[in-house]
Amino acid sequence: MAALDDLRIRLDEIDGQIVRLYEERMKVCEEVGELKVKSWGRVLDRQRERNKLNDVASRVSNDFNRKGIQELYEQLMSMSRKLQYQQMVEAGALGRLPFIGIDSLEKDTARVVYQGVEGAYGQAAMLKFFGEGCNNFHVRTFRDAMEAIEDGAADYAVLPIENSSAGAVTEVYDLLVEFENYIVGETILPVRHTLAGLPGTDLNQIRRVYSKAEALMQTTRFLSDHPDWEQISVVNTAVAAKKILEDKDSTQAAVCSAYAAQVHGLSVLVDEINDDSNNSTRFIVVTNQKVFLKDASKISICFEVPHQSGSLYRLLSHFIYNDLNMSRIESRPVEGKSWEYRFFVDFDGNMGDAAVKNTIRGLREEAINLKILGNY
Ligand SMILES: O=C(O)C(=O)C[C@]1(C(=O)O)C=C[C@@H](O)C=C1
Repeated sequence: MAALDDLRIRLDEIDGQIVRLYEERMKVCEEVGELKVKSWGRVLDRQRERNKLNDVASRVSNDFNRKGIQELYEQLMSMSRKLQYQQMVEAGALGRLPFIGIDSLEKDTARVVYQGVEGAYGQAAMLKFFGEGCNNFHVRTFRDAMEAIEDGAADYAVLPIENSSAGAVTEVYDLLVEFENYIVGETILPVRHTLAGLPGTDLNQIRRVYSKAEALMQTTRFLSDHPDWEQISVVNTAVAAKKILEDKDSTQAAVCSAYAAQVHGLSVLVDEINDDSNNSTRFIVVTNQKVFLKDASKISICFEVPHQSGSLYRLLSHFIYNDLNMSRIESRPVEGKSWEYRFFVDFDGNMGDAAVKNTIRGLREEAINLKILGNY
């Protein structure tokens, strides 16, 4: 048997040939790219790639190598596509993304909508982002807020998208797909839940607790010490507080913020009852125009993937290749298609960056229903 050193010398020789051939292959792909730029054609040719995979698979001697050569060629062709997307972008074949860069949001004159009633965390987030004196109104549901934006009744909506302990606010993700509204800002609000009731209420009297489902989830540890309390979910924590005041029933309490308790004339019975003391919620600011701040640094997109092995992996490789940092990925079922998913991805970047244009160009060709949700 040959010694290890000898085998490695042979491998080095083979690799030298592979590297040389790889560069030769990429040169030819670059020429193909030039033709595609001239004809403003598509980079991805699925049929050609399928034929190529079949062809190389038919040339090897066993099943193990068949899988291997196909994986290798998938990678090779993905590299040539990435080179060609770059050529397209450099030649201006992508141009600007359909968003207009602006210097700042007109916060002073804006009319803003939030979901819930006075005292809602959404109101606190809105005041944090737009300032105490901002012109605002509230609606009952997230959908109402999206509609108010789409109809032009409000310029901006402030909506929760993610909580640090309960995770995604899935309804808002789905609404971002359904409505032609775009994210232009975000703000993170620390969430401190309290147990609030009518003034003078004793904890022993309580039989029912009202709150938003997520808030009940975020206070599980405290509530599990009171297993006899019935937990009832309502649309918003401030709605829960309002209900306690209106019902005038001291067997009831609400999980809400100290602010909501104060707004609705309740007493804080137990302060800071959230399981995680760093609990915070990220709110997004949405508008009906395709605009982005020129100094924006985060992009949110969503897309569906073909229902095939490796398709998400291949799409995400665009971020790696273009050296973009992905900060979040979330999936939601695609309506009407059982077990198929839409992925929501956040990544660092600005729409003016070549790396971002490159990535979007690749994803637009290779993913299904790509939507840019905003740059903020
Ligand atoms: O044949 C082409 O059109 C190429 O650009 C070459 C190539 C490849 O690498 O083989 C790359 C991308 C296409 O999707 C198909 C094949």
